[in-house]
Amino acid sequence: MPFVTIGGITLHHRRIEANGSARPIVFINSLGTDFRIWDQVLSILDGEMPLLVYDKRGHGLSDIGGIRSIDDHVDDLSALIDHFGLGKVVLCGLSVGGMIAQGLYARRPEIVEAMILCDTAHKIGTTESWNTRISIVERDGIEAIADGVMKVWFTPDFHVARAADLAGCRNMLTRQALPDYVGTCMAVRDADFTDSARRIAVPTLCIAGDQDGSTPPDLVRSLAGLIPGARFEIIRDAGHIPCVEQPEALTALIRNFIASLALGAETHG
Ligand SMILES: O=C(O)CC1=CCC(=O)O1
Repeated sequence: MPFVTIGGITLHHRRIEANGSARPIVFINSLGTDFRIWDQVLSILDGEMPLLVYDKRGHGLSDIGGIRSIDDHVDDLSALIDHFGLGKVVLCGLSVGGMIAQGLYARRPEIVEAMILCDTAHKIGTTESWNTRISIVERDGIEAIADGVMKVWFTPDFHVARAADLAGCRNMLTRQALPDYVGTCMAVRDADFTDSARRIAVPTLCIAGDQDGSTPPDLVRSLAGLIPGARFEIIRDAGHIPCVEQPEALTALIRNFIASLALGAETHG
């Protein structure tokens, strides 16, 4: 079964093996999603490099409880990477997943080969905006914000052309566990990676959907501006979750970035 219990916390995951020496890519979800958002990306990359996806705590089929900070999520991710003996990895984090990636890098830079920071930032939202969201979901449940969140996650075209996928993703959001949904909102509210972003010293690719209503392109561009040497790319016709809305375009960027790492290693010895 695709479950591991580490330090008393059971995490749901999926691993895809590959031949060769490519570094594993570890994918980290956004708030309110489980790892199925990466399904199409995984099926395109299947066999090219080792891949690991997991449900962060309080999401999907992983255990619920105890999340209050990005560090709590970093603890789980760090333990999972060690559990599987992955050594050095490429982190690919979406939204809060990108903050978890930045947090892991700040704590354990030696296990991070490179980072793909997708629709994320050094700081997302304001204390006020997160406190408002927390009050609403604590009072009325996640359902109360679901339509608004869908407008941020996906473009108007997606709402029309992919109504079934929209409905499924909405179900995914509303079925996450309230305590850790709230805990992860608190984690994002309290996180500020502005200083640590300036100290990132691994190749980093920052990506934004052109219609992302949560971490718009200018915000992601400003994250890229903080990270020495970081590249910045925009995906057209995408909201906050390009791995669902534009998986081919996202995967092409990931693949090119990974190829450039191999080239860099050859060039620089
Ligand atoms: O769900 C949202 O509103 C968008 C988002 C912010 C942080 C995250 O992970 O997703």
